[in-house]
Amino acid sequence: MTKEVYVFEVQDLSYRYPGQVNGLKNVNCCIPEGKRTVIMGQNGAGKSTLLWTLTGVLRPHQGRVLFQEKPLDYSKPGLTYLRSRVGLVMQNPDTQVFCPTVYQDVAYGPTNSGLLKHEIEDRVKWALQAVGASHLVERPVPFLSFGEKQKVALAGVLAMRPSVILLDEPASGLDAAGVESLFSELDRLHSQGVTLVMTTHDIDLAWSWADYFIIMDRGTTVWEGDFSELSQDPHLLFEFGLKPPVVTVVHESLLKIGFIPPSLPRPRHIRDLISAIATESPSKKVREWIASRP
Ligand SMILES: Nc1ncnc2c1ncn2[C@@H]1O[C@H](COP(=O)(O)OP(=O)(O)OP(=O)(O)O)[C@@H](O)[C@H]1O
Repeated sequence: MTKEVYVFEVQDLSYRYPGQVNGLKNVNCCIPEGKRTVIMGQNGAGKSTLLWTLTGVLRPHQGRVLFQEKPLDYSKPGLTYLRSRVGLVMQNPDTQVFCPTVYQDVAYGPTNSGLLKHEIEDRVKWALQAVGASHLVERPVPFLSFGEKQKVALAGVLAMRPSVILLDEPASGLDAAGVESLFSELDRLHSQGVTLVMTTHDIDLAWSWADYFIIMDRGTTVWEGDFSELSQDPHLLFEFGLKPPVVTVVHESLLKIGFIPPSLPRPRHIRDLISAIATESPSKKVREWIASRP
């Protein structure tokens, strides 16, 4: 068995906002390299605060963060190095996209890294294409829609070619087509070895996408493990105020009434469940009915 490699290790980390509000309290967790990790939890659980401590934006009052096995270096060169490797796409693009035009905004990071003009142009072109936003290149930032700003924020992060991308609720302001194109781009990055970390409230989305799960509750981590572990007992999500994904609820109901055999693994998507019913249901009538549907 190969040993898991972690890009980040968070050790007994606590952070207090001004006014003694606990953002994080005794957090311990690991982010596996090359995987798709989701951080889940109710409002105010500390998900965004955790991402900010991973990128060194917030400095913990207690504990530490290891990046590639070394404690974070909060000096200017240390943070510059970290941010050339780790990109953060914030929940609200208005706090991230601030240059007058889209081109200037996406070029901001590469320009500050001292790249040559033609390299910057190539990066901007590539990054905007990757998020399906090439047509926005000359547009003034203040007139972009929320979803367009989100795409530009992601392009700005991609233009730095980071090996780790942290995304804070990336699907929250996007329409269905936007979500689909975002996730096909994330899957492409994942297949190239980029480590992806996303916060979300959307358990259905998380279930269909993630390899690794971190659950937070009231400022601390309460569970972490990979998909195979969580899929053995999705009901444990109730313990943390979350609900199991719809696909597992439907799957369990169909098992109970004998629509599908118990040997089938837990599906990640409704489409997996439907194709399992179409081929594996003990009832010929059910199989024929599914097969007759468009
Ligand atoms: N700038 C701030 N000043 C004071 N308290 C803050 C600040 N930002 C966050 N907090 C508090 O820290 C705690 C964790 O907040 P955080 O935004 O990390 O949670 P979250 O899990 O990302 O929530 P959500 O799902 O609603 O985005 C909350 O109690 C929040 O009120």
